[in-house]
Amino acid sequence: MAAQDAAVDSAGAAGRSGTEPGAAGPGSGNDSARAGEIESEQDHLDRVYRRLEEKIHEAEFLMADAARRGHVGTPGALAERDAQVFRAGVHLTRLNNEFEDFLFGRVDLLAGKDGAKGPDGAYTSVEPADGAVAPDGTARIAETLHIGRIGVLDAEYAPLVIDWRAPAAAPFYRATPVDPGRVVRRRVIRSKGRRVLGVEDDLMRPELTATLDGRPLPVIGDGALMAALGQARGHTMRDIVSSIQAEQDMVIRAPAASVTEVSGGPGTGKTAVALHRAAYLLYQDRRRYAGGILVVSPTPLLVAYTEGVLPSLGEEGQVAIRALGSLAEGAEATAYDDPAVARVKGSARMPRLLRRAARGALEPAPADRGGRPAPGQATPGQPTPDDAADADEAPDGTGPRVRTDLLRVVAFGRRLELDADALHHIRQAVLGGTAPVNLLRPRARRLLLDALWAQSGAASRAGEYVSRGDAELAAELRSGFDEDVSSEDAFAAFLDAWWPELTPRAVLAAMADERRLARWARRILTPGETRRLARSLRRVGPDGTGPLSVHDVALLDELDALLGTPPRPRRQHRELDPLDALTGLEELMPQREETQRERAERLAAERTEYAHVIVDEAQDLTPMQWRMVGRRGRAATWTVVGDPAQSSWPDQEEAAAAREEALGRRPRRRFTLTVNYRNPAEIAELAAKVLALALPGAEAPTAVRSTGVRPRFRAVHGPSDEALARAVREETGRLLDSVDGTVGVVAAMDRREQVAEWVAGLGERVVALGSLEAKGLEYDATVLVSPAEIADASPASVGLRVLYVALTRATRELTVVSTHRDAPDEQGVPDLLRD
Ligand SMILES: Nc1ncnc2c1ncn2[C@@H]1O[C@H](COP(=O)(O)OP(=O)(O)OP(=O)(O)O)[C@@H](O)[C@H]1O
Repeated sequence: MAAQDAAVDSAGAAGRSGTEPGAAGPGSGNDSARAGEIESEQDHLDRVYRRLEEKIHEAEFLMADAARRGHVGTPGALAERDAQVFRAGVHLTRLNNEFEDFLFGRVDLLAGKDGAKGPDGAYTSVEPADGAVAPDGTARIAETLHIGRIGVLDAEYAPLVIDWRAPAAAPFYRATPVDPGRVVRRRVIRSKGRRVLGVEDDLMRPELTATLDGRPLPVIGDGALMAALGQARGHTMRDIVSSIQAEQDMVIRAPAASVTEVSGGPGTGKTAVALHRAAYLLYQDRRRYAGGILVVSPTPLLVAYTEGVLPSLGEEGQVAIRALGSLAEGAEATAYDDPAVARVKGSARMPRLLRRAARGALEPAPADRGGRPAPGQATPGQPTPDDAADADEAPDGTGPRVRTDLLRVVAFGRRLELDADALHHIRQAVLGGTAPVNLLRPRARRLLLDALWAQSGAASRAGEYVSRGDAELAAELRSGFDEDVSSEDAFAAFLDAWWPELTPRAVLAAMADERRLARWARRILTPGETRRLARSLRRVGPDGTGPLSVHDVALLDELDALLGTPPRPRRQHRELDPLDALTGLEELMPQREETQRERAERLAAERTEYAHVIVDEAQDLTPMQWRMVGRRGRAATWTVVGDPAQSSWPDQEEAAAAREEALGRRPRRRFTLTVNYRNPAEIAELAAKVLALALPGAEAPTAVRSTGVRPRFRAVHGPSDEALARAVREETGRLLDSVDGTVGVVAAMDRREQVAEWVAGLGERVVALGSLEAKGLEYDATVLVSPAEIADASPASVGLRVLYVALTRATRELTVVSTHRDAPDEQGVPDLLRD
């Protein structure tokens, strides 16, 4: 695939050989050349700032002018005022937001083949014009473009800065020494505020002697990618907008239609690419993506880690980043079930079971048969004093209870009854279809009335009216009967108890009753699975308000779909400004009590379906989670990124089938990322040993750099945790001294609290976490606590994949602390990590 070839060639700044001093001018060692280049970029940045200031003044003038017009009272003037304020407001916010550090790139180009101007006023052709390079290998730079977070035009509409997402910016990302197109030199500019701090160049055509304005083209630094990768890591991810590589750019700019699938090993930039793609799509077609972009992330830790990337690219509000445990309304789950329970809860067998449970939970729990509704069901209404015989006190004295095995009402002066048998048949008849259970309540009510009507004697009278040709009178008689029955409190109370409005949490709570669950799970789960599931669901408590696990959330969401929500009157969010109503601009205007950003975020939070769905770490979604995510993108286009080698779901086939179902028949476009930008070769090499065990034959990505620092091993002998604690703390301290950024201490899930205590007090740069939480994160250095323990915590093949994830988190240094379980050799290298 072309995308892959190009990327491998660009990775590792393959063109660096040409950047040696003398290749095309002064090299990285030349301080005065560097200072001269910084100065020339400073001149450009100054021009850009002057232009931005002019634009801000324009925007402020527009705002003030619009406010003045507000005093003119005609509706037309008011509408115009609103439109102006809106436009100026958007403009000002954008400018202010992106005022800092937004110019980051530059390309120096040969003359282009067709010489046509592109949408940004730049030459778009990627092929050099014939004759752009003289036979003696000399060439003249014909055009220089600056790239930034937003586009800025000068007063004559010539581009001072090109938006990184614009087609004209593509050569900045796509050029490689193997396929340079027109690009001779690519430069990354580092600036803070208004000051240019540095430049890093990559020479794409080292074979040329290129000149700019008659002088040799200088090449400064050791390459932008290496400079970016060498930086210390903080607690949040940085954008990679200034150093996106060619193979990544192909994914970011892939057409939005259908499904874009991206696979690649650890550290290949899948998460970074997915987030930049969201920004790119919004830039390309803001109207289309006004429907919102959802980014699904495996853990809240990864959400927190990546949350800043889109705002740094100038995009927020339109994009919702959600952890799997927070995808269903109101849920904020962070707890993990043990692997055996998680396997049941995530399984593709659950929808059948849940369907039975959603219907079965209508019946009261066995202990309450004939009595109060099951826990979590809607509170019954109050029966009339006449029905006192049918409404005794509930055993716990919480109020009168309503029988659900007998319906007794008085209508047209006659006592009518439906017994348990009749009620059972009615319920079965109502439940016959596939409609959501809560939406069937009106039908249940209708069938109850039909059955009572049939008993009432009035039915035969109505029949006579019909045969006499007076259908209207018959209909009146029937509606009179219905009103008579419905107005009885006893009937309403019965309906509430017999067909309560169920909540997903109430059904989960009902499933915690092992006997009921066993009935619903017959021929779906084994008795052992049923027992484990019921026991785990007890945590949600009888009223369903207890803590949820991450896997419970997909069950809740499925139940929500099975139960449905009856329509309710809409609540108003805020008082509408009468002017808003008049102009219809209330959807666009920044509100007084709610900023535009807050509003966009609120809308994103309320949204249940999205225009584009991005799934990060897709290899980890269980079948139930795929169903949950699928419901949010039924009409969406998708970007799905993942790495099968990092999957923590045991049944890959089952998950693949669920994924296919969620993505439907949409056409696919597949990409593979092949270069590891995170781990140095020394760490990647160690991780590759585990990959070979976890997924024999799988190819590890190529590490882009090497640090010369080999992983360190330390073995702790003896079973006591004390020595282990001491070793982990000491090694963490050592790494803190060695790196400037963060240190992650990764252990098996059930050790994470303990490990957090061991490293407590070492400072904010240290994070202790469980192996499953390490997904997608990275640290300058990591301490890995007992590889064998991490691997053994999950079923065989999954355990090795989880270990592979844990091993690939460090950008600089890795220390492995092993115990006797790891069977370390004399050098302390654990069995699992030996050749
Ligand atoms: N083109 C690039 N320029 C600079 N840094 C990059 C580039 N591509 C990736 N990186 C950095 O490499 C690291 C790994 O990226 P990212 O987390 O997106 O990889 P990933 O494929 O999602 O990894 P994993 O599968 O382990 O979650 C990040 O620090 C990211 O910023």
